[in-house]
Amino acid sequence: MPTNTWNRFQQHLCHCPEIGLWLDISRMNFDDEFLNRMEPAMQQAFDAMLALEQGSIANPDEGRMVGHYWLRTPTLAPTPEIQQQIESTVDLIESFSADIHSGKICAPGNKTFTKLLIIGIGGSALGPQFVADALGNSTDKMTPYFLDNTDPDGMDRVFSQIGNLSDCLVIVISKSGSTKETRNGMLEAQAAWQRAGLDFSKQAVAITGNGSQLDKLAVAEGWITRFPMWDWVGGRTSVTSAVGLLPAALQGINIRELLRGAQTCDQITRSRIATFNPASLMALMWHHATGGNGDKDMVMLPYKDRLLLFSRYLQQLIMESIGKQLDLDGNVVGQGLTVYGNKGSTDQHAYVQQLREGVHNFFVTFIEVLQDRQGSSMQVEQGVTSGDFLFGFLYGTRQALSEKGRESMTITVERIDAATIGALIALFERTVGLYASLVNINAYHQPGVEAGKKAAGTVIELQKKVQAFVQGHADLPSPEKVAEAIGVPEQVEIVYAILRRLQSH
Ligand SMILES: O=P(O)(O)OC[C@H]1O[C@H](O)[C@H](O)[C@@H](O)[C@@H]1O
Repeated sequence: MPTNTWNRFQQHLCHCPEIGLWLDISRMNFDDEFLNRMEPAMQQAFDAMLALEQGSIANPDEGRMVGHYWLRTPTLAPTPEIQQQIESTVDLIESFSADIHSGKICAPGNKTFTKLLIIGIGGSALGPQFVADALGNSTDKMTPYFLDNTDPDGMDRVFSQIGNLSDCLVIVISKSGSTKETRNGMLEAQAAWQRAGLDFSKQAVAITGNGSQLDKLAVAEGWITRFPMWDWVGGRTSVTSAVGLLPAALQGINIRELLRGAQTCDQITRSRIATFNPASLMALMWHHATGGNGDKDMVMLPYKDRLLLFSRYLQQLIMESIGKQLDLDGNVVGQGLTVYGNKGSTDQHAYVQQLREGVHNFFVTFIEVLQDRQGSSMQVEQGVTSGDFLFGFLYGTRQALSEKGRESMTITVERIDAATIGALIALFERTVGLYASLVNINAYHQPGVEAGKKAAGTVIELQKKVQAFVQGHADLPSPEKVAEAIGVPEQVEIVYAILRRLQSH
């Protein structure tokens, strides 16, 4: 670590007053020439980003444009139709939310909807969950609940938390409209509504691609309405589309402010001067810290409870985007950037011991929020508040880590509000895009996810065969015999697992 940290801090502090954000990279130990060395690659990354924003096929494998930046600046969209679709959808979200809040669109028995059940997974849940938790308050217009898994007990728990379903609006979110976990959550919800003597379709809304299975179902069953999910918006970058905006608007969050924060951050991060652009600086730091091949993990440490879910959201945004076997030229590269973390100071009492003294395989991104709370604080010690301690723990940990040669960046924001959350989302989206260019990969497809889905389908098919076979047998044959009998001797291990599960029911 250079001894003159103040000079280095001043030299490398990037301040963006338009979004109330500072990025300090001084405690990343890159050498004086690093930024110059990377400049040609960075300029190429800016070129690729410009082409993407102009509507190039930036996701070549899937032959798709990548349009999440248009969602915040519709005038950038490559066609007037797309611009119009984006603008009219935001208008529709606002008018629909107003009608729900005023009771114009109401629940059975003229009840006003006060609860919101969001059913989705991956990019169709993580963004809405993050925004809901970061910006939610006890005064919200509607209380959000989420089904984001096919875990039966998990769903029962959510249904019991919701209690009376009659004033609960349901939003089923799936870009493809065919994701099994989401389908199962919807079927379980429909069954719960039926048990309660309620008509699910009168309380349900879909956000999905035009003509998807979910879209067709919503039309056939006469759901309240549908909102679009476009082919050119990826799931993990969909939080500023209807996917994130509809739940947020219904909850009572100011979505125009969220979009404004994202848009302003987009403007700033379009700068081709890397040192003025926090997204390019972060991408460069990811490259420096990991050798451009994921050698180190990124630990996210926001010192703010409201940002607890940010690392979960970023796990998908970053790891599904960067974690790729092949680069754009088809070379096997095995790229990735592992992300984990929860919040400080809580994590200091969990794994920070290892960060300081154990295996040195990470760098940290701290997030500091200047505003402690709405209103004033009591003193927990003479002249000192709880927020002062939160600040002290952040800077203390940062110092303790850098004394041991552990690198960190610090993002400081003025406060947590809708515009700041929009800006943070946009900042990391842009960083991912620029970094993907630096390491020459397609950030916008996810070929690896399909393998797990296909394998799960095979297991379900096998279970059906095992069930059919054992029904005809009073005494349960051995797994080997069952596997043999149904013609899959090589699958005996999974047959054993299926039998064990069936016996436990
Ligand atoms: O929105 P859906 O089509 O239901 O997809 C939900 C999720 O499914 C898969 O896991 C993809 O890898 C994710 O990127 C996506 O967000």
